[in-house]
Amino acid sequence: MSSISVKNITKTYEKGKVLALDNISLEVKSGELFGLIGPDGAGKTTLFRILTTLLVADQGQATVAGLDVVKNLWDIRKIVGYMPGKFSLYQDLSIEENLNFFATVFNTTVEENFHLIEDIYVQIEPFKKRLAGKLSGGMKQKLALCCALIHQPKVLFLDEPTTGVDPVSRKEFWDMLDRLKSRGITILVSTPYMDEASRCDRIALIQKGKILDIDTLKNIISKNTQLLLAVKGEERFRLLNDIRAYEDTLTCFAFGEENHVVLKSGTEKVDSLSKYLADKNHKGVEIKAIEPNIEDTFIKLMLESENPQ
Ligand SMILES: Nc1ncnc2c1ncn2[C@@H]1O[C@H](COP(=O)(O)OP(=O)(O)OP(=O)(O)O)[C@@H](O)[C@H]1O
Repeated sequence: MSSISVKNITKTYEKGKVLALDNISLEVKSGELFGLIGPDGAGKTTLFRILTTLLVADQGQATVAGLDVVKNLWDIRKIVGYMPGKFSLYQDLSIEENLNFFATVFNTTVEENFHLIEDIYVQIEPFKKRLAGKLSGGMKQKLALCCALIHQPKVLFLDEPTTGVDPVSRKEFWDMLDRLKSRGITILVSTPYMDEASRCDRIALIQKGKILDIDTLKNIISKNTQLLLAVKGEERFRLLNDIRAYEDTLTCFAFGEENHVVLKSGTEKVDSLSKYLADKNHKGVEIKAIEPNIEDTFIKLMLESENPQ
């Protein structure tokens, strides 16, 4: 059964001048941990606001737990938890006070639903008298999650919960989401970090208000049959620019120490690329065929969406 259903949603800002969501559709199944993955400005926050009834779409329909986001907004507000990317906490209230406030708003108490947040809350409890404004990024994120959970929501919306959080806290956060999922809560989470896709049951890749693909991470990558090369050399930036200028280059992007390169001719003309780089006096060049990752696949889908055949 679908817990979230989005059908042909379009949303513009500034009297239609800014197209934030362009006819998007997706379904999230009940109990699923679903990731909305895309860069800044892709439209993630706009979709969250529509689904949490804070914004109305120009066109299309959406339901959450079977309730229409426009007609049933008050019912939806009772059963969803929303952790916005920014400003969800009262900076001048303590941890304890923030939590009590959110519980009161939903007509419940911290004690009543403590079992849901216990394993998260114990990590911040030693600092419960500290003002939210004085907490580290990881602690703010844990408190915001507790506040979003305190009324026992059926569906949880988490907008970029790990942005600006250190790698250890990011991992801990995803472990917490796994535990919430095992309690049957449906979770829609957005992130600009492609590596977090592996923590989701399914993902939607989103860019400039358009969904590029929806599937499991494995399936999305396996559909990418592009022949990909990793090219390394001593002068990283000159190498990148020279490969981009090469006539047979379709795409070339830097990934750490390497450049990931797709040639128009596939991998047949690797020797020609090698000769071209030698002629340009590049030293220590290594070229090898590699399997694409999610970032390579995102770039491919993005370019295809921008230049439809
Ligand atoms: N209130 C607004 N007025 C005008 N344009 C807006 C408004 N809110 C968002 N936009 C624009 O709509 C597009 C989608 O923005 P949105 O915030 O939904 O994306 P996002 O993926 O959440 O990115 P970010 O992480 O930067 O918030 C962007 O081009 C953004 O500049």
